Amino acid sequence: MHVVVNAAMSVDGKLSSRRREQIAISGPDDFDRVDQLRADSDAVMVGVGTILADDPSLTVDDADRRAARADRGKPENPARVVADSRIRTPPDATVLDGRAQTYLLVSEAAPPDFIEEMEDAGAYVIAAGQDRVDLTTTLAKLEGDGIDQLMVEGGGELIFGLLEEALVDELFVYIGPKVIGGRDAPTLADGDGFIEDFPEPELAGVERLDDGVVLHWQF
Ligand SMILES: NC(=O)C1=CN([C@@H]2O[C@H](COP(=O)(O)OP(=O)(O)OC[C@H]3O[C@@H](n4cnc5c(N)ncnc54)[C@H](OP(=O)(O)O)[C@@H]3O)[C@@H](O)[C@H]2O)C=CC1
Ligand SMILES: Nc1nc(O)c(N)c(N[C@@H]2O[C@H](COP(=O)(O)O)[C@@H](O)[C@H]2O)n1
Repeated sequence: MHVVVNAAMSVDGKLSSRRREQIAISGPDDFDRVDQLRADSDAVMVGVGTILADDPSLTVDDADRRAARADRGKPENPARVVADSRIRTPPDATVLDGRAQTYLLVSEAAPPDFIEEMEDAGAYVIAAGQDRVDLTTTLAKLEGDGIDQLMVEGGGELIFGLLEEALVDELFVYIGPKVIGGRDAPTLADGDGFIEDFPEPELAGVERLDDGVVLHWQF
């Protein structure tokens, strides 16, 4: 499996404010680049924190891109994947609207009646990990289900979890013209943070876009 992380951060490295509400950091050209990345992926993944904060659709906006996927024999939209150890995803979340296959990655601690509720809502549930989703095992199971190209859109907790398990191949970061600030505002990589063996990706590209810049890193 090839894992590509994409996120938009402020000048000071924040994904959102301390209120954890969705903030448009990208401009129109960057959102269009992200739409193409989604269209090129078999699945788009977020953590449950992003589901609760943003209620995203994670689908492809551009009709021509959806049609091109269909021409290639793929579903119009990539699958959606949510890392959600104990199932905090609400049953009426947009990712369960049936516009794409949705996988819920859960831990063994997920309540069975919640699993049933999610399956009734159309989700495909994969469980691994005692208290928290075991990302290495669940991503391997996704690969077994035909997900070769996985795009991850955040947030910072999930991105750190993937970096910690050395599961990230590429990272695109759009840095947009906003200063958000705040010690409790989410950053690109949160979690516990590294204290040694820091990942050291190589810079593979720099592109000026809208009023910001896209950095492309390879691990
Ligand atoms: N600017 C941008 O590009 C983006 C911004 N955002 C913003 O980020 C914020 C949300 O980010 P954040 O709160 O970090 O949420 P995340 O989307 O990263 O979700 C984090 C949650 O995922 C669950 N999870 C399950 N397994 C793991 C694992 N192995 N490692 C890490 N997490 C795991 C955890 O909940 P549990 O323990 O219950 O499973 C964890 O709390 C919002 O404000 C949103 O608007 C989000 C995406 C992109
Ligand atoms: N690329 C990008 N730029 C920003 O400025 C953002 N705030 C985000 N957020 C991500 O996009 C998701 C919204 O998806 P839908 O449009 O609802 O499909 C959101 O959940 C974040 O992952 N991304």
